[in-house]
Amino acid sequence: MRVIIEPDYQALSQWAANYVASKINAANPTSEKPFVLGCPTGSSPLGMYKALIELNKQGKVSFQNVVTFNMDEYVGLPEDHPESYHTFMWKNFFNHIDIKKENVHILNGNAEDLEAECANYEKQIAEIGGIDLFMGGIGPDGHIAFNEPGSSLSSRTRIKTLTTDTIIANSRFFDNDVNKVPKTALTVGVGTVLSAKEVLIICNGHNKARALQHAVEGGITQMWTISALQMHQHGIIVCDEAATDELKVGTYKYFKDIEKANL
Ligand SMILES: N[C@@H]1[C@@H](O)[C@H](O)[C@@H](COP(=O)(O)O)O[C@@H]1O
Repeated sequence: MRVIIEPDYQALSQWAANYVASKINAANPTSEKPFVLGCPTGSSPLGMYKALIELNKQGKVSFQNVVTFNMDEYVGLPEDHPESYHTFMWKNFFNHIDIKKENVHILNGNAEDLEAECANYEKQIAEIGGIDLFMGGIGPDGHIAFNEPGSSLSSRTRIKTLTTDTIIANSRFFDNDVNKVPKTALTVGVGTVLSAKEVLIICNGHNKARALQHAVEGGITQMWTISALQMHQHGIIVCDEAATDELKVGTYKYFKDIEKANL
């Protein structure tokens, strides 16, 4: 696992955007052989999305041959609800880049048969040849996508009941009213994320420090589902200084040294 420590949110967002753009460009995607990108929602990736939009505007990266699969979506929230992940993605990213609408995949939390929706999502990912780069954030409790503590580390796309912690954390988007937050979501599994060729996780701010400590220094456990990234051959966490507050000094220095050597 690489842990990239950047001074602040702006710097880590730019680092992540540059990395994603360089991967897309290196793959030289075509419509027959597109680049497949896994996308998260949340506040963590917002800076990266902004920087990617800028790179797209400058002609430094194109999304014309990029196919996306989003991580998750609430169940039962209308697609055009201001807090649906459909709305989030179009508003903060897709509307501002040259991606083709038909190349965007987001789970349908209003599907009549939710289980079939999840199975079909996995099928579509497999049919296109898997995800090249899965980007993600982390919840304060270490969850990835909506794989709450206690989720199977080999889970695939499915319906998930949200924990009280997550419902409270996300109530800030629903007038601070926990009753307005959907109680279930569709989410890719930990196994789905780990099947990607590469995984890039964004982790910023002091309130993610405990999650980062478990991700990097803790044992692999279903109670901190991000810790499963330790099993991936090409896992990267890009974080800011504030998120490293719970890491051991030795761990912090070691990852800094590795990246210095990579320069
Ligand atoms: N399902 C999303 C996760 O994918 C995201 O990583 C997490 C953290 O969000 P934020 O980046 O706003 O802290 O929130 C939600 O629970």
